Amino acid sequence: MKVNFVLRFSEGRFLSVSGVILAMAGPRPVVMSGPSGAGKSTLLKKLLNEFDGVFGFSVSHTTRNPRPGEENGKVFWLISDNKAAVQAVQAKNLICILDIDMQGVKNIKRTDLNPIYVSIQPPSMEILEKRLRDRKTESEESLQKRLHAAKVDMEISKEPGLFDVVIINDDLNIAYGKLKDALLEVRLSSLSVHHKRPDLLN
Ligand SMILES: Nc1ncnc2c1ncn2[C@@H]1O[C@H](COP(=O)(O)OP(=O)(O)OP(=O)(O)O)[C@@H](O)[C@H]1O
Repeated sequence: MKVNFVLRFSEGRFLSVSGVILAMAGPRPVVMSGPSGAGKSTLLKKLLNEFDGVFGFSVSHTTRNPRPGEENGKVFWLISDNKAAVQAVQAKNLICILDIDMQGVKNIKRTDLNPIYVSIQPPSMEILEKRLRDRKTESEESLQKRLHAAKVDMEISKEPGLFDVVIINDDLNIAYGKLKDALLEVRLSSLSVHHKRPDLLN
């Protein structure tokens, strides 16, 4: 599987990366993965809504076909700026969120990108199936394929150490709260690592 994404540095430079992933200074990127229908897009949309104007964000779906209104391989960014702490250190803090499948996770594990790995999981196969059916984006055939892939994905996800954070997306708001906690931790750790200003971390 091909991994395509664009790194945007705080000074506004862009670097397009395909296949080979380079080490990056700044906040650790966040990898979000989980079976189709687990709720990755829903959670990311909430993030964008809540942080409109503060966070831009984004995703790269590398294996599925684009749904209407989406571009294939589109990469969004979680861009955090305008926050007091960040302004205070006169830096834009930028977190890249990569929404990728299990194969992508395995590929990234072989690089030195050093992201935080977040797994979004459905509460059960039954609920996953219901959500995918209700979404009405799949034919019966692609639905069956996704459910099969989801089973495999959910098994692999149990591998110890594969993910740093596992979020069960049962109640959406609770899952969203957990995602924000994980992202906040990334921001705080990058501030402390890069700026050594513990007074800004409260
Ligand atoms: N916590 C939740 N409770 C109920 N329904 C949910 C919840 N989270 C997501 N959904 C619904 O489940 C469906 C699948 O969610 P979503 O499209 O976000 O999954 P996804 O992981 O992005 O899937 P894909 O990888 O196929 O893009 C959507 O219709 C969404 O509205």
